[in-house]
Amino acid sequence: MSQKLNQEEKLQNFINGEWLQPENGAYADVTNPATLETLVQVPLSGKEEVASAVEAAKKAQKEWALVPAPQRAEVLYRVGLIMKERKEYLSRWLTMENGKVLEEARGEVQEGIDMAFYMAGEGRRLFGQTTPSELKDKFAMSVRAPVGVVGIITPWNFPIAIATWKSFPAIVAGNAVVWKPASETPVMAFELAKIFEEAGLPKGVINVVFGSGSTVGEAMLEENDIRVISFTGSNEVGRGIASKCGQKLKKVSLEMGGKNAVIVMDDADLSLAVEGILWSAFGTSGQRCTACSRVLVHDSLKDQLEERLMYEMAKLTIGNGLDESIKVGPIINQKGLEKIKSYIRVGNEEGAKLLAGGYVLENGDHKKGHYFAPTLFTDVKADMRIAQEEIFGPVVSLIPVKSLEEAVEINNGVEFGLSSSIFTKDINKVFAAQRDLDTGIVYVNAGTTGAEIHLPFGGTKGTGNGHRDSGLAALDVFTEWKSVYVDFSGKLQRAQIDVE
Ligand SMILES: NC(=O)C1=CN([C@@H]2O[C@H](COP(=O)(O)OP(=O)(O)OC[C@H]3O[C@@H](n4cnc5c(N)ncnc54)[C@H](OP(=O)(O)O)[C@@H]3O)[C@@H](O)[C@H]2O)C=CC1
Ligand SMILES: O=C(O)CCCC(=O)O
Repeated sequence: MSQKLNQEEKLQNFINGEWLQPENGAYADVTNPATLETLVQVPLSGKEEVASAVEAAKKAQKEWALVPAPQRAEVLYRVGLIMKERKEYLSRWLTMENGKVLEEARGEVQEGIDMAFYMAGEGRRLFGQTTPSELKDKFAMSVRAPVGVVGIITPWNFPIAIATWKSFPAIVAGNAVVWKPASETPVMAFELAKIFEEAGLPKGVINVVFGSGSTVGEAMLEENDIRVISFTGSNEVGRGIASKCGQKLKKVSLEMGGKNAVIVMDDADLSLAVEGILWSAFGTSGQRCTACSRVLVHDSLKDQLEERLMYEMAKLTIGNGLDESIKVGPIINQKGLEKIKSYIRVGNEEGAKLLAGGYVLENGDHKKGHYFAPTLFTDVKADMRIAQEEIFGPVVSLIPVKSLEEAVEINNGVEFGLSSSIFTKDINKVFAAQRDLDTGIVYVNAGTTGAEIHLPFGGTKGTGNGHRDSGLAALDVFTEWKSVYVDFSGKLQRAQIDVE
């Protein structure tokens, strides 16, 4: 496969199977966070493009829903094959537009490939239920029906994986999609739209409209024909979307923030725990909603764990993720960097002890990108802001605990409930923890990140609103249950009349 990256000067919207410039002719630069170079330009579309995309989707969906599900699935299967063939190309572009290191970018693209094959399999199932009727000569069943046109709004931190978690189940279930990708990372959306086109998805089944959240995103919420909005992003934006969708009685699926904890019990394999913490705290420079942001360590291991973490953190190489030797890439933009810096000030003011990092890397090779040193606070109290609020950067806080019960209480004592983890060799503690940790995802002897596509992804409390991406649960977002009764008695039977 050619390693040559075909940089496009200007990306185009993909509406009704056509590649279109924005009507207003407006574009914004897309910047590589590792170098601050301009990569491409992205359209700043307006409401008109959203209206055209919805119109196209509405028309296409009627036909698409009539295509037998196994045939819809075949298109997704071809999408998976093309993604696989293009994995290296996509991964390099992902690193360039998002900053995550190549190894992680490859993992993210692989997740999209896995999702394509997984959901292609669902096209041969999409099971409903049959249920014995109360009445004689009557058949009762429920089937999954597509909802129609769905809107998906995705974030910059997983620009291809999260898009596949949402669009693939929507498409296999017979919906048509209007997708607004994050403005920071449009290249993955552009490339995925090209792949859909090459895989033979009929025109209008997926439509990609580039533009700002406040224009394109808001316009999608206003469109009556979009019946579902599936959103991943910040808590603030998600809450606004929920209330607008509530007004219009649109179904909305929200995946938002996290304040995830790794619990290290006194019997833990410490080397494994250190590895798990490093990966989940500093992978993607901590810009994962599942990132490990708190470590709840048993008193007896606290000193050792601090020492081991500092030793390993000092070895982390920071820089442009296209270089295979780099382990930690840049922060997405200046705003992200400022947010992280503000939390370092907060931590210091709150009296936490800064053991490592805590600064922006401004010298030498790093001077052009947005880089922040992996940071470790210790002696953190559970109620400090650095232990309560999402930082979205490479900052981790150590909180000493005396027991599993205390660790569970601290884990659960935050606004969010996405992911948690426990390192222990005690099977009783494993089962107690998985029951008591109030998060949508629980890891045992692994860090807090690394979700796979065959299980539901999402969280409790402030992380979301009860819906899930990925796994079979994703189909619940994009389908309605339709109950069908077939009466073959030849007479009018009424269930609500006492018929013995
Ligand atoms: N729980 C989960 O599954 C995950 C949660 N996240 C969370 O996402 C956040 C980081 O992502 P980030 O992209 O900054 O989040 P944002 O909420 O700012 O943006 C997410 C998406 O929403 C769009 N958007 C912004 N404003 C509006 C609006 N008013 N109406 C409709 N759409 C809008 C954005 O567009 P634009 O880019 O144009 O602003 C982007 O496409 C973190 O807080 C993180 O925790 C991230 C990944 C996974
Ligand atoms: O954290 C995220 O933003 C999505 C990735 C999920 C994972 O790594 O488990």
